[in-house]
Amino acid sequence: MQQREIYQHQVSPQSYQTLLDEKAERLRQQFADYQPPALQVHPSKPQNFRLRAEFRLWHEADRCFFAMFEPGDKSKVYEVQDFPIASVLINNLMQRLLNSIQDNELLRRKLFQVEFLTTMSGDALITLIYHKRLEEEWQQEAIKLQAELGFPIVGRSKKQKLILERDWVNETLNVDGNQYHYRQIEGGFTQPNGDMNQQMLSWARAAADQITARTGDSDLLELYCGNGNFSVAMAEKFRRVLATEISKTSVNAAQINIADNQLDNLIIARLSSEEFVQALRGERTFTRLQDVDLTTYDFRTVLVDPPRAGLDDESVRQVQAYDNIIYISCNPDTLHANLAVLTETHDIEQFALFDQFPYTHHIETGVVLSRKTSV
Ligand SMILES: C[S@@+](CC[C@H](N)C(=O)[O-])C[C@H]1O[C@@H](n2cnc3c(N)ncnc32)[C@H](O)[C@@H]1O
Repeated sequence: MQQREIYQHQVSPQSYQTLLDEKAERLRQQFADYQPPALQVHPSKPQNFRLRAEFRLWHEADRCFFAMFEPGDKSKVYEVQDFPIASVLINNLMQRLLNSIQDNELLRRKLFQVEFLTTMSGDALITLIYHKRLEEEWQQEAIKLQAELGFPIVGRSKKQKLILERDWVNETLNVDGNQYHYRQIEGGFTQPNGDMNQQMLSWARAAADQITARTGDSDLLELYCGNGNFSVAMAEKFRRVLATEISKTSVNAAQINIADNQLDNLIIARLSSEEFVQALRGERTFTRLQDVDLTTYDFRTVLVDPPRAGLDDESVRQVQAYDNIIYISCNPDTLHANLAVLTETHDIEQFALFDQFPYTHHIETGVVLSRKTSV
């Protein structure tokens, strides 16, 4: 039988620091044309930082194992025995899951992908994805596996999603001595690096303090709010918060998060940013905003956390209408392009790197802008 090469992920504080220094330098150079203030670098933990992981399951003779491919070469398969960048809980569940399904024909046959979602507060969800229809016998075995592992399982196959207990996890984040509670639903966006997420939320809250010291009591507008990750942690800093998001799954989670955190000054509506911009300009009305009187809001600050594509032309012009902008970006190229417009009217006050994705080229950036006094 062919021996598979074992996947080795080199994680060490030294190699981590070298890569982070390179990233920070790359970011400084890319944005030098805007002459931003000194870059604040927020390092990640060098290992066990990822709360999500997904693996192919490879079947060979009478055994199966977690597998990864050589980037760009699907014919080269590595066996993954442990995954040091993932949370301790994911590593623990990987081993226990394999041991349990190895000799269980019903659970193992045609299982081709496994996804783990864990939280800082110790919850987990395991999704098993199959190339077969999931029948009653599978369900009986999966219920036993769920009891054995102590965490919920979701079974997926073409046009099938079987939730045995729940399809979400509970997260509690500790930020500035406060605890914020979040439901995170399978398939919805969540920040992958929990520790870095807490640092980002703390940074955004500190930015809000500086802004409100200038503006006094006013309201926050938020675009691309996901499950309310920022909205919940920012709510106490503003008189009222109005946030929007396109994904139904995330908005459903957000409504639960508003209730669980007992917030009465936060509203989250399901609208694309393009639609919301039309509503703000009075160009269109939406039944999803029928209980919201936009004219009563005093928005002086906007927070945006768009996908990799950044802000579209209309949204960037809308964002420019507010005195203070907190921009979280997962793509420096689109952030750089959007800043060409935003810096016509605003100055960059803060410039930060959050290392959400250690050992990769990906960079998460935070920028705070305020309106130029002369504009
Ligand atoms: C980088 S995530 C940020 C989510 C959230 N701020 C957080 O911290 O978890 C970007 C979010 O934008 C949403 N999104 C993508 N395109 C959108 C659009 N055109 N309008 C509104 N939301 C959109 C995605 O569903 C996703 O939840």
